[in-house]
Amino acid sequence: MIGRLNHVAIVAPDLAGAARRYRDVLGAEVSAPVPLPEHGVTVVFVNLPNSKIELLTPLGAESPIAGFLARNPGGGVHHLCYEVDDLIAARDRLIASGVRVLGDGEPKTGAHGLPVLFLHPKDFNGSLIELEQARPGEVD
Ligand SMILES: CC[C@@H](C(=O)O)C(=O)SCCNC(=O)CCNC(=O)[C@H](O)C(C)(C)COP(=O)(O)OP(=O)(O)OC[C@H]1O[C@@H](n2cnc3c(N)ncnc32)[C@H](O)[C@@H]1OP(=O)(O)O
Ligand SMILES: [Co+2]
Repeated sequence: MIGRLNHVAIVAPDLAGAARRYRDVLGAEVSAPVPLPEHGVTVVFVNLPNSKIELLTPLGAESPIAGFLARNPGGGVHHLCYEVDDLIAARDRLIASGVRVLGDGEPKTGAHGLPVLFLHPKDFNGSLIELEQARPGEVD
C-alpha cells in the first residue's frame, strides 16, 4: 500500500534556529517559514535529494502539536509521511484492519497541495503516520 517516504517531520520550539542549523551546519536547502493555520503549524521545508524534512512549530491555541511540544520541550521527531496511490482506498482498508484514522476521517489538503490523513501513533509502535496522496505516476 505505501510508497515513497515523502517526509519526516520534526517539531522545533525555535523554528528559525532549527532552519538555520539545517542550512548553515548541515548545508541543506531550506524554505522560508510557511504558516498553515488550517493545520495549526508553521513549517519550514528542507529539501533532500531523496526526501524532505518538515520542521514544525505550533501555530495558534489549538495546534495539534502543542501537546507533543509540552511533553518534549526540546522538540523531536513527530511523524513520518508515506505516499499512497489511492488515499481513500488506503483509508478504508486501514479502518477495516482496525487502524484509527485521526480527525473526522476525511482528508485535508496537506502542505504540498495534496490530500493527507493521519493514523494514530498507538497503532504503529508509537509513530504518528501521515499518508499523502501520491501525484499520478509518482508511486514506486
Ligand atoms: C505541514 C502540514 C501537514 C503536512 O502536509 O505535512 C502536517 O504534517 S501537519 C502536522 C500536524 N498535524 C497533526 O499532527 C495532525 C494529526 N495529529 C493529531 O491529531 C495529534 O497530534 C495526536 C496524534 C492525536 C496527538 O495529539 P495529543 O494532543 O498529543 O494527544 P494525546 O495527548 O491524547 O496523545 C495520545 C498518545 O499519543 C502519544 N503521541 C502523541 N503525539 C505523538 C507523536 N507525534 N508520536 C508518537 N506518539 C505520540 C502521546 O504521547 C499519548 O501517549 P500516552 O501518554 O502513552 O497515552
Ligand atoms: Co507532515
